[in-house]
Amino acid sequence: MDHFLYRDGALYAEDVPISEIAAAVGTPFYVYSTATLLRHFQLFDDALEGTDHLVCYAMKAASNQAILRTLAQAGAGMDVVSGGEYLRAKVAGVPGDKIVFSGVGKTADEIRAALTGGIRQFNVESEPEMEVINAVALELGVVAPITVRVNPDVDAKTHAKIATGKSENKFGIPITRASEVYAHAATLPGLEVIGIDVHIGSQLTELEPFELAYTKVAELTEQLRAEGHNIRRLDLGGGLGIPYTRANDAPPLPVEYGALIKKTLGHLGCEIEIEPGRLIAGNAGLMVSKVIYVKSGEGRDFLILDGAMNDLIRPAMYEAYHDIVAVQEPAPGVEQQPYDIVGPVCETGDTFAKQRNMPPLAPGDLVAFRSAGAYGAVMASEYNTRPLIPEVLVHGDQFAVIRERPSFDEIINRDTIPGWL
Ligand SMILES: Cc1ncc(COP(=O)(O)O)c(C=O)c1O
Ligand SMILES: N[C@@H](CCCC[NH3+])C(=O)O
Repeated sequence: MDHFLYRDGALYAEDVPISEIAAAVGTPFYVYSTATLLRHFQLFDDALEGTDHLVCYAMKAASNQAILRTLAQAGAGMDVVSGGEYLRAKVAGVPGDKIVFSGVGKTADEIRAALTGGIRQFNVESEPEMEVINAVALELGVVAPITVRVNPDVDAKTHAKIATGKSENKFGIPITRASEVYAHAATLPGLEVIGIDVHIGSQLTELEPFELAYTKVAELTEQLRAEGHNIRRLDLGGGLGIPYTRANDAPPLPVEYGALIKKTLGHLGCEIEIEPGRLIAGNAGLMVSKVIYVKSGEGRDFLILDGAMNDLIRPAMYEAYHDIVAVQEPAPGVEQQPYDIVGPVCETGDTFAKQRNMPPLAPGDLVAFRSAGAYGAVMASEYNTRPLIPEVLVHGDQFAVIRERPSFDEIINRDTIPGWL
């Protein structure tokens, strides 16, 4: 459930008409609902009720300061994957002891910044990384809490570009080598090994791959404990999928996912962390765009929008499907017609949808891309010198611009011209 509904023939974000935001900030833009963000965070928190747990929002999904602050104030921890994300989390008011640091390429500088500013744990992805964390911790005179991310060799049954838990993927250490790697970690005085981490991929629409992975983690926990390691925390990653189309079978709900976690791991008495990103932010955001032209092509009509692949890259990058709806609700019984929906960027890949049935639309009409809150604004670029589009946060009947559209001056003047020119 989200908070983008039609009311009196027009699409609203909570209690604010989308057309009012468009008039204030211009198009295209992203708009997020505070109520949906909080509801989705709460679903996960409730799903793990009765366990010692922390929901660490994977902020790579949508990392605007206002979104982070909204979730942090509700008690969320954060999963970060770069020094930049770590700083963002801190600035948004997340205490270091609620920040977990994932990623295969943490640099010594990033590790130093996190150890200095405070960190809940590093999710270590390789032995060379383990050595660097140890060295930096010793240099600073501290002990770094770590888990080791294991790769359980499980098929997440998702898009190949976002599956992470197969042995051929770059993530984690093979679970078959865990015993050896934990023994190595235990010899490093700058590290305190506190648990195990696993994350098998994103947009999972079935529970089975989670069950396979978590069952392996349960077995590993017992094995490592028998080998003398004090395993007391399990970070189970993110990855629970969202319904991108209302017509599809709905993916499992957080409550079902929580029940699976309790079933597979509850007996171990470990502290549980999860790192959901998409399910918290995805359906909490829309990208709103305006029709510039309707162009008749060879046997098809193109709807040319002012939003493009640089603003929302998922369709071009993963052939991802997003529902696209007219902001003005179509009159009942109005006949739909197929359009190819495209942006102005000079690439054929700048196509959001082909032969998508829509109500008849005309230049100036607004359309909204649903499920655009996660991996939308954060993956945008300025390709074709198109300024990053604004982000707006709605809260009840209020809305605020949480990122301004930069001016062309700002963008162009970031470049500098060498003295020889
Ligand atoms: C380590 C890690 N944790 C959490 C996530 C969040 O995943 P999702 O947005 O699918 O919940 C990702 C992205 O796949 C990830 O790589
Ligand atoms: N960017 C991807 C998800 C990546 C998940 C990264 N851990 C998407 O839009 O589906």
